[in-house]
Amino acid sequence: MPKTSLDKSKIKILLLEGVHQTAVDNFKASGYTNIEYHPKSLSEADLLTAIEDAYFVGIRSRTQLTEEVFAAAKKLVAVGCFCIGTNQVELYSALIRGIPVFNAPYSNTRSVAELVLGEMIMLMRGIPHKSRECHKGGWIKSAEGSYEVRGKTLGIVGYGNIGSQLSVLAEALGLKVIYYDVVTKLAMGNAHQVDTLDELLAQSDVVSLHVPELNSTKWMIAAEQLGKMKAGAHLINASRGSVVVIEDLADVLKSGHLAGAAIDVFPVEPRSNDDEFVSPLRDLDNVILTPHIGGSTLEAQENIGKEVSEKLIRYSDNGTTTFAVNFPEVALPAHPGKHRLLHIHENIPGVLSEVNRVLSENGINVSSQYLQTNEKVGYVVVDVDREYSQQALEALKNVKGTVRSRVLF
Ligand SMILES: NC(=O)C1=CN([C@@H]2O[C@H](COP(=O)(O)OP(=O)(O)OC[C@H]3O[C@@H](n4cnc5c(N)ncnc54)[C@H](O)[C@@H]3O)[C@@H](O)[C@H]2O)C=CC1
Ligand SMILES: O=C(O)CCC(=O)C(=O)O
Repeated sequence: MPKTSLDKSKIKILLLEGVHQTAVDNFKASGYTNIEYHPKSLSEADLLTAIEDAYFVGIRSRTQLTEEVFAAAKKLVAVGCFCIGTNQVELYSALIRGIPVFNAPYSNTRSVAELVLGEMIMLMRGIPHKSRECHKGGWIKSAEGSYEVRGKTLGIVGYGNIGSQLSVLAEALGLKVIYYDVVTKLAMGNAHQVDTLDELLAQSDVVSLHVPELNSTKWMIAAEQLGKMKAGAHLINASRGSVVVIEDLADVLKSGHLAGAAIDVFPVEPRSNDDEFVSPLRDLDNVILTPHIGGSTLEAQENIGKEVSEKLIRYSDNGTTTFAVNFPEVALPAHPGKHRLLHIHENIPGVLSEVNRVLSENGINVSSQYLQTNEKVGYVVVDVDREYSQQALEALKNVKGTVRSRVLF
């Protein structure tokens, strides 16, 4: 089992929001036994305390890792987002402290696509309203306002991993698919990319949103865009709550311009299952409301647990940063018979030559070296003979621009 500079049993792993047991099992199997597990998110104050002595933290979408949290997390080595979105993490605050952030970009995509597909059918048949009436003892046996999805147009905004899977599934049901994306994307099947969001809004019977939370996607669907949708169309949002102005959506649903909506994500979401969900969409009959569970299937959570814990363990044991979302990516081989120095530094001119000068002046023989940089940070990895590693580590810590460094035995 690979050794880190610190005894693995002392490396605290903080896991929040009930990440799947597969993550716990993986850490334990790799020798990381100091695991603090919380089935829910923590309050801000509790988070600040719990993260103080944590080396790794695993979160889902609720926990906000802000500048203040990073400032308190003096020992933090890496972050694992057990989900796709990383908008809940101040990625820059992590980067400048030399903390890579990992996520699971694929594992729950199918779950989201399946949910959206089901919702689309439910909305086109007016099921939310009919079901509610049945629960109250009513009986609306009527075809009025009910349609097959076959032959209708689905407009997908954001044709990435989720949007493109949804496209394939929807075509199998006989829908015509169009999509809008800021990047030119290869169409799946017979789908067709349109040039503007307005074009998509004007043509679609159902619009489904699958963009990440970015400055450019914030409130991108407001009264103006909703007004451009076809009368009687439906809106589905399982992306992020910041993409849709929820009050504007409530207005167009009340006015009858849109026939229905299915919303999984909200501008403000309850911190825990015990808190009240407040939304202007509550009590609207033609709306399916779900508590941010697009990716919450047992299959997805199990896979995410494995995927993200493996990325964290690999970084801890071997230094590999492949697929980090904010950090220079370095894929490293095993280092049998050598000790490995990891040096994270500000990306300023001359650091690499200074690293090599220091190693050379200390008589340290380098057997291999790897480097990647991004606009802010450089990550250099040096494999050296065992007897020199502590001496080399001390020397490297003094190099100007050093953010942090560690050694793997
Ligand atoms: N409801 C839930 O439980 C879940 C929600 N999500 C959300 O779904 C989002 C999308 O996931 P993926 O498809 O995996 O992401 P992705 O990164 O594969 O795809 C996003 C697509 O959006 C496009 N895009 C970016 N800005 C755009 C803009 N202004 N207009 C149009 N297109 C734009 C990108 O070019 C890309 O093709 C995630 O970022 C996450 O926030 C993801 C998983 C579960
Ligand atoms: O399951 C979660 O906690 C969040 C899912 C999500 O929104 C994501 O993967 O980005």
